[in-house]
Amino acid sequence: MTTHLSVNLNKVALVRNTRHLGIPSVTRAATLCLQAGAAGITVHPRPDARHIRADDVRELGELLKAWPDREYNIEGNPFHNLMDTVRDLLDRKLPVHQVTFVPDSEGQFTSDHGWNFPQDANRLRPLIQHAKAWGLRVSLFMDADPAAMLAAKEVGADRVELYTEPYAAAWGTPEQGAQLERFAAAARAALKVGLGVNAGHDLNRDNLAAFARALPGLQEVSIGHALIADALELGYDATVKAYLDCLK
Ligand SMILES: CC(=O)[C@@H](O)[C@H](O)COP(=O)(O)O
Ligand SMILES: NCC(=O)COP(=O)(O)O
Repeated sequence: MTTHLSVNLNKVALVRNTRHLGIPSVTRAATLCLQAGAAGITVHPRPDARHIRADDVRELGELLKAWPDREYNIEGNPFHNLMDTVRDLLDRKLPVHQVTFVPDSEGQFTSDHGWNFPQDANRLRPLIQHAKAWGLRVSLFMDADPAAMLAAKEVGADRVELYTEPYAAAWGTPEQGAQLERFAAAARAALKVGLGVNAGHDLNRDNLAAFARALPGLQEVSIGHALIADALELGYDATVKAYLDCLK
């Protein structure tokens, strides 16, 4: 099966926000990534708007109207700004396909853990139902713990996004094989209970191919930081194509 590549554009916005000139353009970056074959665009607008801003979310929604075969994935904490952000897009009849709920605190440096069950179950359930009633696929950002997958399914999620930083950090160390097996076991557990499997965080051109080969049923990877860093050196077209080659 093909694993879809969704390009996270947070870091393009981060550079853009250091001047008032509108460059580099987030929508231009999205266009180049889609033209190069990316299956979708991901953004993770944070409450402090340090990178992706409300205008970016809307402008990318406008852009994706012209790409009906590609997906828009919006990540964030549903107890902060995520639900309002998504509601605004839907009110404007702009496309959103997937929301990924991430348990970050406000102002968090970057995402570094998944949801906790059973602690988070009761407060998550109504928000998951809400997003599904809007017609959206709901993915939960989760640590690679096979035992937690059933709880993610029972709370109503469609997919999990496995938090891959521990795998990325182990890349090239003696722990690499054990981490890969841990993620494969989590993916198997997710598939067994009927969840789809996404993954992301610190995936890059070195660690992606082995990950995609080892994980059964991996539907989507969302990649931002390393891909945008590569694009600074190689350009968007060559970079997106290099990541797609890792997924072949
Ligand atoms: C959930 C996840 O892993 C990504 O969305 C990542 O957190 C990107 O966020 P930053 O670009 O703000 O680090
Ligand atoms: N969900 C992960 C994501 O969108 C990008 O994470 P990263 O590649 O910026 O670490």
